[in-house]
This record gives sequence, C-alpha cells and structure tokens, in this order.
Amino acid sequence: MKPPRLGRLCSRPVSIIGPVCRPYRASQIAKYQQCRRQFSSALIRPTQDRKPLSLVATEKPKTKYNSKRRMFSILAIVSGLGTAFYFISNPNSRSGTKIFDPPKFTPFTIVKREEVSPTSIILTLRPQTLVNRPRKLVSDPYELSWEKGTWSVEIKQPQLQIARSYTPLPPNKGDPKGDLRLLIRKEHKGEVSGYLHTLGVGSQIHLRGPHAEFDLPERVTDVVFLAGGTGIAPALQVAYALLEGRHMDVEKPKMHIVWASRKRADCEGGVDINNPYAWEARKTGRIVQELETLQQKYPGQLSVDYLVDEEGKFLDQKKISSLTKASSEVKFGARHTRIDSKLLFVSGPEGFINYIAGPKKWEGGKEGQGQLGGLLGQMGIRTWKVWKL
Ligand SMILES: Cc1cc2nc3c(=O)[nH]c(=O)nc-3n(C[C@H](O)[C@H](O)[C@H](O)COP(=O)(O)OP(=O)(O)OC[C@H]3O[C@@H](n4cnc5c(N)ncnc54)[C@H](O)[C@@H]3O)c2cc1C
Repeated sequence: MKPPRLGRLCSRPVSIIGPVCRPYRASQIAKYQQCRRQFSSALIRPTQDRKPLSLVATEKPKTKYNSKRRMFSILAIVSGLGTAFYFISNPNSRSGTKIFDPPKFTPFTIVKREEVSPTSIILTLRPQTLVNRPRKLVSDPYELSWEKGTWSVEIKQPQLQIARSYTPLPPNKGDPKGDLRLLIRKEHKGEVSGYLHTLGVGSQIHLRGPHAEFDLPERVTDVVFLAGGTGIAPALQVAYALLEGRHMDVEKPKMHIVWASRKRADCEGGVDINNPYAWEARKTGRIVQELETLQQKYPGQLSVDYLVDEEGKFLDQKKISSLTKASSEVKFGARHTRIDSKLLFVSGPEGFINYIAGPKKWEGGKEGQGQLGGLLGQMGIRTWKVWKL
C-alpha cells in the first residue's frame, strides 16, 4: 500500500508510537529559568536596598524576610526538581542536547554517501547545527532511543511535501555524536527513496522524530528476527540495543537474525552457514560487515543466516521452527520463560510481512498488528511474542 501524504502523516499510525520527545518542554524550561532568575535577584535585593535605619528595624520585617527566604528556597527546589525531571524523562535531551523539535522538521546535512548495493545507499546525516563542530557533543543525543528498542525518523521530500519513515543504523565506534546513518533502498518509481538517491554530500534534508516503534521489555532471553530487505535496519537496532546499548545487569539474550534478500548483491559476502567456502569467493558488503563485527564481539549471542531468493533459498516453516525450538525453553523449561521474554520480529516490505505473519491492520486511522497469519499463523506459534515492524 502506498504510504499516506504528509498532511495525514501529522498524526502517525498507532503501531508507530507517538514521538518520544515532548514539544512543550522548551517553554517549561524557560519558565523554570525565569523562576530561578526571580529567585536570585530577590535574594540580592534585601542587602542592596538596606538603609542605615535597618539597624533599628523591628522583628516584623525580619519574619517577613525569613518567610520570603523559605518561599524562594521552595521555589528553587521545585525548579531544580522540574529541570531534573525534564532531563530524565525527555529522551531527546537526556544527554543535555536536543536535536529534534517535533512536530517541526529539523535540517540535517548529508556528510557521507556510500553505495552498498546496486539498489541501496547509506547516507550519513549530521544536524545542521553541528556541521561546523562535528565533535561538539560528548554524549549521544539519541541514547535513550537506542536503549529502548527500535525507532525511526521521517524524511521530507520538499517539492511534494510528503514524508517517509527510515530506520537509523546503530552508530559505529568513533562516529561523531549526533550523526545518523540511514540505509535507503531505491524503490521503483518511489517518490522519497528516489529523491534521496539523487542527493549528494553537502545536500540538506529535513528530518522529524524520533518515533519509537517497539519498546523492548526489560528481560529478553531469546530473539528471532526475520528480516526482508531493508528490514535488516531494525534487526541491527535490536541487536545493538540488547547487546551494546543497554547497561543493565542482566544476562544478554540469544539472538538469531535471518536476512532474506532478493539478490546476492544486497548481502554480498553473507555466508550461508552450511557453506563456509562461500567466504572466499565474495567481497563483503557494508551491512554484512557490521553484522559480522557484532557476531565476532558476541560469538555465543548472535548468529545470522542469509537467504537469497535468486539462489533459491527461501524462508519456510522448517527454518522458522528450527529457530524457535532452539530457544531458552530447552535450558529453563517452558514454565520458566515469560512470553514477552521471547521475541519474534518480522520486518520488511509489506509482501514479506504478509507472507510470514499476515497483514497489519488499519483500525480507526491507525495501523495495528492485525491477526497472526501467514506461515507463523499456520504454525500456531504460541510461546513467542510476535511483532510485525
Ligand atoms: C517504520 C518504518 C521504517 C522504515 N525504514 C526504512 C529503511 O530504513 N530503509 C528503507 O529503504 N525503507 C524504510 N521504510 C520504507 C520507507 O518508509 C518508504 O516506504 C520507502 O522508501 C518507499 O517510499 P517511496 O516514497 O520511495 O515510494 P512510494 O512513492 O511510496 O512508492 C512505494 C512503492 O509503490 C509503488 N507505487 C507508487 N505509486 C504507485 C501507484 N500510483 N500505483 C501503484 N504503485 C505505486 C512504487 O513503484 C514503489 O514501489 C520504512 C518504513 C517504515 C514504516
């Protein structure tokens, strides 16, 4: 289905949880700052206005002065707590920097453009405000989004005034904080993807977000991620969140990604685990390299399978069932594993999601999960929480 035009995109579908950041916070901060300013000037005033006669002042003004002081102290504490709450609760500014300002679009500049396959590019985008000072930020302004789960941003096509969602790839070590990398596949006659493919380094584009797509539960033991095409971007986000992004003191889950691509060129170098000799023949694509880096870092935790349509390798029930059976149930027993600790994601183009898990459903202008259908519906998967992205 063709995504809606920008006018309708203002209220996002429900499956896409509303913007994480809250637009009214800036005014709140201004209020708090105002409070703080009043407090300090008021404190100074009694001393500055003091006249010699104050030496013979009665008890009355002193009491007034004390109660004023108490009031200002309370105001200061309230304003301090308010500011602290703002920074803790606002994902955009937890590290003190606000990149996005929803519902407005924020200008970014393309600082790098890599062709990663005949149909896909990775664009590295830098907030306009950081273009001349790329190393200005010391902490990651998207930290909370990375920790929480999967998230996306919208990009605007300025001539047509339409926007489409894209999924940031996890940052590489040493990347300037604030940069975003997006994997963009050029769709045949696609309005926004086609436009993005025409842009070069130095071009300006406008982004809105961040939009939380799925909040990962605190305790996750197993993940099976079935990704079709660019559905690999949220798979990388989940791997990053669970293995790298979270600083929780819990055992890291086991994650298995199956990446289904139409052509080998989309996942160059991705090894069929049954054919280790394939390593020698092929150069390795950018996304495959990033998956391999994570695999090397977390050998027992992350495994990846590559299925290529043109090589006659497709996702089927047998494959899915081999993955879902080799889960922690074997280790802990079914009674000890919570349903939301085992997550089965299906992510990719509409046709892919429909085939594997049945269609998502539009209800009351919002996109919901719909019934479990497709291959997973036929298999009667019950002990996994299935989520269509
Ligand atoms: C949460 C989320 C995250 C996403 N993340 C990514 C990502 O990381 N990378 C990525 O590449 N994509 C991602 N997408 C998909 C992306 O948002 C766009 O849908 C995609 O880029 C196509 O948009 P487009 O404007 O180029 O194509 P559109 O113009 O919307 O066209 C889409 C398809 O419909 C066909 N079409 C267009 N008009 C017609 C018509 N009149 N009749 C029949 N067919 C028509 C086109 O040929 C094309 O194949 C994501 C989507 C969502 C919802």
